[in-house]
Amino acid sequence: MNIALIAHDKKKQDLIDFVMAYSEIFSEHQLFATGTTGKLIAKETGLTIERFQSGPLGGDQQIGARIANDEMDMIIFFRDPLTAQPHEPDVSALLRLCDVYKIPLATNEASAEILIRGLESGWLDWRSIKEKRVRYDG
Ligand SMILES: O=C(CO)COP(=O)(O)O
Repeated sequence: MNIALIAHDKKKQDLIDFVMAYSEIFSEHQLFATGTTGKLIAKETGLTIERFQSGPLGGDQQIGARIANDEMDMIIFFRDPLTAQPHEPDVSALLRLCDVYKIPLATNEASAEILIRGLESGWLDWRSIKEKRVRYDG
């Protein structure tokens, strides 16, 4: 599965801790991240992560493009709901695309934990075994 990891600045340590806690599961998947998030997680966990641009420089949009190309299976995005982001439109667009393409999305540890445990238990296998994914056709 292709999993994108994203965290706003005040949530980065939380995401590092989360990925560290479940590193055995994450290590079995292809990991992607926005620039700074990916750099920090890779450094702290030793996991291989393909990095996009930093969020404010277009990283969220690059991940959104992967979703639109049916190339992302799960998004873990620890958002900071208490700090205004200069690239808020990009953030909203990414969340919107998760709904458009029915991509599992977790925006905090509680929901991320359920997704990761579900992933481990095979609840999301349908995404990889389905021959032809359901695409949004308007
Ligand atoms: O801003 C972000 C997501 O909106 C995250 O970007 P960085 O991982 O580069 O800090």
